[in-house]
Amino acid sequence: MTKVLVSDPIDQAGIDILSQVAQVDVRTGLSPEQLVGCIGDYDGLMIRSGTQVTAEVIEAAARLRIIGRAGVGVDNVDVPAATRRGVIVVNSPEGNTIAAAEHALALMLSLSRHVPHAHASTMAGGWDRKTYVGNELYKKTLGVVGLGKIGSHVARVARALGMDVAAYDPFISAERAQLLQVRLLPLPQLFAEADYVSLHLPRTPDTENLVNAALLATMKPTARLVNCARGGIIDEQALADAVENRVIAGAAIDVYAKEPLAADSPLRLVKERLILTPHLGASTEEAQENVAIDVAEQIRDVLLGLPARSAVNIPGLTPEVMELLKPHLQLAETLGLLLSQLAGGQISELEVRLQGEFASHPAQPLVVAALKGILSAALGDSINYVNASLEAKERGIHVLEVKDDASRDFAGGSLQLSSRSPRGNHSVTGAVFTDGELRVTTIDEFPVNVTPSRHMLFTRHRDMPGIIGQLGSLLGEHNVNIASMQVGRRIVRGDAVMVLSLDDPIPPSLLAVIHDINGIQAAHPVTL
Ligand SMILES: NC(=O)c1ccc[n+]([C@@H]2O[C@H](COP(=O)([O-])OP(=O)(O)OC[C@H]3O[C@@H](n4cnc5c(N)ncnc54)[C@H](O)[C@@H]3O)[C@@H](O)[C@H]2O)c1
Ligand SMILES: O=C(O)[C@H](O)COP(=O)(O)O
Repeated sequence: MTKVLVSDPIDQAGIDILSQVAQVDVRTGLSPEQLVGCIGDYDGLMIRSGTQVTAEVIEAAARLRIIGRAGVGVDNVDVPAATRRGVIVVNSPEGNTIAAAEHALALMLSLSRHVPHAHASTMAGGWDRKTYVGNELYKKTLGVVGLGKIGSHVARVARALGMDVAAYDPFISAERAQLLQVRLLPLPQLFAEADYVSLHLPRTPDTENLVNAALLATMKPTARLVNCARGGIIDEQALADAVENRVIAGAAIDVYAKEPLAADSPLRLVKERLILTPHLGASTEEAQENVAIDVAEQIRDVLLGLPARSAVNIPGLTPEVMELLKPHLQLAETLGLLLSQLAGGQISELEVRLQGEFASHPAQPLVVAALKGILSAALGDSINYVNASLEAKERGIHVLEVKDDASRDFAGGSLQLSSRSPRGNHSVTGAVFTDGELRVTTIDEFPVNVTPSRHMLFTRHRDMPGIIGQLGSLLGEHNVNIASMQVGRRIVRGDAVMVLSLDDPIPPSLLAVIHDINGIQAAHPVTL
């Protein structure tokens, strides 16, 4: 008997769909030990953000074929552990977009008119019409951080409310922003100018504590901040201090670094001008029905042997093609990730060139893998093989696919990705060697032969004596260990590229010093 465990509260519409193909056990509030104890009996697991699907749970899940997250964020699922065990993870990327956007807008309005505090005071017997004088949104500037699905809807509604909308999103094209009638601004300017800032970006290593005491101090004392995105993007102690000391006029928070919010959180001590909700962004009847149906249908389909439409960890390909293309897909994704960091975001055009033997492979999965690599810097875990093309289209990335089977550079052929962006054009080529190893073979048309590694540094420089020595010494002084170094040039004493594989990441302060070395034209740290 096929069995599905539902371990968080899910709309009945989802349970009904699952019941078409499986015995459904709804068991909410399981302890981690209880979950580990019972998961071995199940073929499918359906959750929201409450259940922590750790590597230990996945290890114990001998029969598990699919984990369905009735919502967007899969940060409570150990996706790499699931992938390693061949467990498909699916989510519902759009089912709660409107709910989350409307919650952010509700918080903005509640903050402006002191709704919760005025309500509490009236319920306590008061009639205070003086303390709770508010502000209008009309003609105020809203700064949206993260102009994706939710941020775009917030921007549209804010425009309809008569607000001036600016946004910071390094991965959104100018055309898309223009279409939404939104001005793109650098982050510091956005925080300094905005009357309201609303966060709609993912939590990634780059965005952790992005909103800290220093950034809060640059906001207007009349400004208000809303976070319906993810906890951990704001430094909670710094926010509590900023609201308490009137550095800003107020804040409304739905998501927290650690959930449930600790009883002794500094946020709970702020009694005025701060609104807290318990991660309610997706909690509307409509959104819960949408996500339950979306995810239950996918669990049902996978249990019936059909593909899932929003898989987070597998391409929508047959297992046979996947097996055959595995190293080629990995190459395309790695080159994409590398190219996005060389280009610095805002790619408007991508050419994917399959050369020699590569031209005999189906192009589409390689294009999708390249786009997944390019977009993963912006979208983190939410980008997958299923949604990469759509996300690229929505970001205004025009894709060109070229097959050049006459090219004879490597026995197995090669794959070249070239990008156009406002910051210039870049290209990278790579190949899969016979031992299955990936190699980067050109960067910006300069020949190299590099095995991709976690931390790398690429420079463009003049080929002249002393540069390599200076760079090596600088890295040594900053305790950054070099694993390998290569120089590629086309003509002696002309332009050249240098590729360094590093054991440690480059500190941002060091990058500025590297840029100052005489002869270095550009330096790009890359994390793969
Ligand atoms: N509170 C809730 O209940 C709730 C509900 C749904 C979604 N969410 C969260 O809301 C957030 C947005 O969701 P979405 O569906 O709009 O996602 P999305 O992927 O459509 O959009 C995210 C946007 O953030 C941008 N971005 C990435 N890194 C950035 C950075 N460093 N600075 C600025 N922008 C950056 C991306 O380019 C993208 O456009 C996610 O964190 C999601 O988990 C919360
Ligand atoms: O990622 C999401 O979809 C939201 O954060 C909602 O989470 P929830 O399903 O636990 O409400």
